Amino acid sequence: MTKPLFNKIALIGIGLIGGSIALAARRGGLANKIVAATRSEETAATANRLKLVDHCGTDLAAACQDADLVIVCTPVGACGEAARVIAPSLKPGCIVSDVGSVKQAVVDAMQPHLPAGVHFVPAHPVAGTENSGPEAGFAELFDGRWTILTPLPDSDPAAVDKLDAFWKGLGSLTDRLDPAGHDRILAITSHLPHLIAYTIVGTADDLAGHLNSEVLRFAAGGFRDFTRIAASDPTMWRDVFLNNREAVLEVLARFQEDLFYLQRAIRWGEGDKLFDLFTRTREIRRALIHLNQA
Ligand SMILES: NC(=O)C1=CN([C@@H]2O[C@H](COP(=O)(O)OP(=O)(O)OC[C@H]3O[C@@H](n4cnc5c(N)ncnc54)[C@H](O)[C@@H]3O)[C@@H](O)[C@H]2O)C=CC1
Ligand SMILES: O=C(O)C(=O)Cc1ccc(O)cc1
Repeated sequence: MTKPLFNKIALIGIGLIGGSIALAARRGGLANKIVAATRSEETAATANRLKLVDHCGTDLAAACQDADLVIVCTPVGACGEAARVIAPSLKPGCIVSDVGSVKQAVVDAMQPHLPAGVHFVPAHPVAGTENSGPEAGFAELFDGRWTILTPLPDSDPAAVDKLDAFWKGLGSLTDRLDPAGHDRILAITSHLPHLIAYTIVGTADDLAGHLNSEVLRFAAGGFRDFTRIAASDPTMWRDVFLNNREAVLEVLARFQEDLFYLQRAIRWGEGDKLFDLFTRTREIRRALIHLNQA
């Protein structure tokens, strides 16, 4: 038996991501002890009933005592306050990380609270589902999916490598980006698609009122796929948009221009413009699948 990477891991917040980390860490034998703490008694009781961790309570600071790795798994908007509350009980040398879908705002919110001697290494597993809460977690979530580490210029290289090894142990592929670069990329590949899904489903629902629900009754493939994304957690996604404002507004402006281009092509019957774009996007999808199979 190889020695686990960490003696004690503490997860702050135990929903889809925290629960999946707990289950995957146990599967990989990555820790001797895994505890969690969360805001509500109800969530803690569910996590305990499901035996996601050795113990889940509601005292965030107590959970972090003697922990070698602490991962904040709350919505992005709660990360700063969580860091403030746990700071006094962090052991010197401990690694503190998070899983937020936005990085720069989380760094700005957490870092000022963390004591010297603690190694802060933010990260983002680019894997998830539309489900949330402790019942949604599963051990295979990260298998073969990317986790992006966004170390800071002064992050301790050994701590970064150790967190990298941890995510590989959870089943992930890993890479590194700077936090602002991460936020620009995710704005287009993840945040904008969610915004579009929320919009389309809202618009269709408004129209359904006028059309006696025929719109939703005959919901075809494309629309159904959007409803899955649009079922994602409202608190989490509110926080994503409020905390990646600039990057999202920038890609949204660009997207609106491109939408107007298509609107114009449809109005004027410019089929070649539509055909050329659709041919290009089909190639992108095929290349992506090829890349993922390689
Ligand atoms: N859902 C997804 O597909 C993905 C989510 N993420 C990121 O992971 C983080 C967690 O997301 P999920 O696990 O999906 O959310 P979730 O809603 O399933 O779980 C969040 C957990 O945080 C707890 N919590 C909320 N506010 C808190 C507070 N103030 N103090 C302590 N605990 C608090 C909740 O009780 C719950 O246990 C978010 O930052 C999100 O951006 C990252 C990758 C994928
Ligand atoms: O469910 C889906 O399709 C997702 O896109 C999941 C997801 C949501 C947020 C992230 O930061 C990463 C992945």
